[in-house]
Amino acid sequence: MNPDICRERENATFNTETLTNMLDGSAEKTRRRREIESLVINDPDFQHDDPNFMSRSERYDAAVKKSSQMIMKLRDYGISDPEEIYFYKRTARRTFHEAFGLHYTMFLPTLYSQCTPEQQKKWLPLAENFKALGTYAQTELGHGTHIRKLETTATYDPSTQEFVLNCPTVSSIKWWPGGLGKTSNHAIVLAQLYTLGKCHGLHAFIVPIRCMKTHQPLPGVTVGDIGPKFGFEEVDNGYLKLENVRIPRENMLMKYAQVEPDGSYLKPPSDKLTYGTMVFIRAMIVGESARALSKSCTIAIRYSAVRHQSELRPGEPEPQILDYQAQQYKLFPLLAAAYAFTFVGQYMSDTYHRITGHINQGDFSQLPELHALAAGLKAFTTWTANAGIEVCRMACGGHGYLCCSGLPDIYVTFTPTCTYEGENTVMMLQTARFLVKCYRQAREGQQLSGTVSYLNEQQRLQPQPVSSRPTVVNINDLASLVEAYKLRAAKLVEVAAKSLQGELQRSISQEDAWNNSSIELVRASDAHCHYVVVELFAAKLSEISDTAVHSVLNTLALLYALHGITLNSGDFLQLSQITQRIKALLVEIRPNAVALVDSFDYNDEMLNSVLGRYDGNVYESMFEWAKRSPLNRTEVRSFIIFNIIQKK
Ligand SMILES: CCCCCCCC/C=C\CCCCCCCC(=O)SCCNC(=O)CCNC(=O)[C@H](O)C(C)(C)COP(=O)(O)OP(=O)(O)OC[C@H]1O[C@@H](n2cnc3c(N)ncnc32)[C@H](O)[C@@H]1OP(=O)(O)O
Ligand SMILES: Cc1cc2nc3c(=O)[nH]c(=O)nc-3n(C[C@H](O)[C@H](O)[C@H](O)COP(=O)(O)OP(=O)(O)OC[C@H]3O[C@@H](n4cnc5c(N)ncnc54)[C@H](O)[C@@H]3O)c2cc1C
Repeated sequence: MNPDICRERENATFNTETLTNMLDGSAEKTRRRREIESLVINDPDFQHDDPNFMSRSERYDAAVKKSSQMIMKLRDYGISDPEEIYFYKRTARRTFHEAFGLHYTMFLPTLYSQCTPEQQKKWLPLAENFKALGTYAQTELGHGTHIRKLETTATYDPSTQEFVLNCPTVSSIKWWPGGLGKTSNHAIVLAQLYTLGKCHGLHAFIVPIRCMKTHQPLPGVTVGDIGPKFGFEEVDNGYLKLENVRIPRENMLMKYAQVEPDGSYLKPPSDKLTYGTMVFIRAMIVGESARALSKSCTIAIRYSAVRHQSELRPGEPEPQILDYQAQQYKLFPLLAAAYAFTFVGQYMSDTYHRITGHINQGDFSQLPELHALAAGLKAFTTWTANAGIEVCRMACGGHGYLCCSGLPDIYVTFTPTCTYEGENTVMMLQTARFLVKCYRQAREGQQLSGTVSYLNEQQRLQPQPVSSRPTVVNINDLASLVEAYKLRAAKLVEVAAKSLQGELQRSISQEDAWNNSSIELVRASDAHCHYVVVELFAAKLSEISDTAVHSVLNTLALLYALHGITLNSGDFLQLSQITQRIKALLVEIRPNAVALVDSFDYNDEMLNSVLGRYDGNVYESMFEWAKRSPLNRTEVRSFIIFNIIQKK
């Protein structure tokens, strides 16, 4: 054992085991988690080669093998509790994703939440036994964010009681779904429902895409892998083109909306229930942010304790790099954020389960708040963690750039969380939509509850606007800092609402007013989420009885809150004039933006990007490029999949 790191542990002021137990929930939960982890760590079947030394195809094959081994072993061990399955899998996966990831995270959860009892009876045994291996096929080449504009259609044919699915254009080809390219034999396809000549918007359908015996694509189905990516190399994110694919009426997920045999349509209680699986994963991603950041901090801080570099005082031995104030300033606020996000992740998971419990009882009243919280906190925590992983990598100097540091893999695996399950800016704007609505309700005298209850105060304090209230902070008192964050959030929600109002007074449309206020709106959401995180961190402290642990977490909570203030000090001053000027400059630059990048004069070969092509033919060239992927040379990539399906 390195003596430096031993000394660090000896000098700690609190018992690490006590804090670990607190993070796990109890000493017993820690024991059980460790027991499950050791099942993987001591299993020779999981001692695979380093994926960094494998080709993409080998990585995919190894991931499929690992996924199928996990299924068998979990069965053998009799592990069925979802949390325990998760502990087992995250230990086996390490930093990477698993080949059947979408089956677990989106296909199964969608079946659980959107099937009727009869549909569950048919599909759950197939899916739970991996006879039906599934994915969630929503995004298309042309649209990921604006899902109302998805182009894939499902047209009901009453004469045969079937839906006919079609991807009528290049831009309507499903693009991105994990496990779609080679692994899945079923997909939950999100498509525009047409019945009796009328479009009823997006609905979910179970579509068989490959033969359950041969794994060959079914008639009318063109399916394949989209090619190498920034990371996620073990996952076969795929494309799917459907041409006159017929599925039985019963394959539409009908828990909420229904199509009768004669084609008549029954509306769901809320048309946003189709989006439920996305809300679930967004809520879960908050905890993933905490894990990616805490892993990165562990690597960077342990390494900083054993790495010696430069001279602090002439003639003395080189210090541990952790002794440099600059190094501490990089890493410790991230460490504080990793703790904060751990607590927020637990809160988000609890809140999701509590509110979906109410939804299952037919009470949809808290759905908007759940959506706003999940969307905002997903964006807030993934942005911070994403940037933080890079800070950790750079804090390790040159060695951080090696794959063996683990940090590049963490980064490339984590960074798409800022994009998938809802692009972060778009998610922040969804939260802003809720906040502005709440602000208006508070102004009308309605009493708000939950995380937005601070907006009630703005009503009580009228006529003095929130923005004119001074921010007086006792920087040593967490409660006072929570108040400062609350006030900042209230201020920025007010600024955003006033910007919208101002734009509307210039008699432009709601939509243009919204677009012209988006900078303020995103800031308002960011401030709201930041307040929620600080508030939850402070609330967690009140539950801790061990004084040494309380003390160290209190220090982290203060650092988190104060560091956040220094990063956003502008919000505590008045910078509105500068913001106005920046906006005017954006408008000025807009007409010249393309010409300005053309002026750099990169030819296509040098740029080497389908997205940055001179001719702008993005979709076609992406499709052409994907077809060249080695994984697409054969329809059935490996017999491993085939065997798994056969064995069930
Ligand atoms: C079992 C174990 C589990 C373990 C878990 C471990 C963790 C896992 C971690 C990692 C592995 C996962 C790997 C995943 C891989 C990635 C998968 C994918 O990426 S799948 C595709 C995702 N695609 C998107 O997210 C599209 C984003 N776009 C949208 O959601 C919509 O288009 C949106 C929200 C941007 C706009 O939707 P509009 O156009 O229908 O809605 P508007 O007109 O803006 O609003 C109408 C009303 O609907 C509400 N609304 C919108 N979305 C809602 C929602 N989801 N729920 C409730 N209300 C919603 C709004 O708040 C608004 O409400 P008002 O009118 O103001 O009252
Ligand atoms: C690794 C990975 C795995 C994925 N897995 C799946 C999967 O399993 N199933 C699936 O269906 N999809 C999947 N996706 C797709 C993913 O969900 C989408 O990429 C994501 O929803 C973002 O949509 P987009 O790509 O259309 O981005 P775009 O919306 O085109 O975003 C581009 C830019 O436009 C901006 N923008 C867009 N709309 C607005 C707006 N209204 N206001 C302001 N700015 C805006 C964004 O902020 C962003 O800066 C995956 C993606 C990745 C990267």
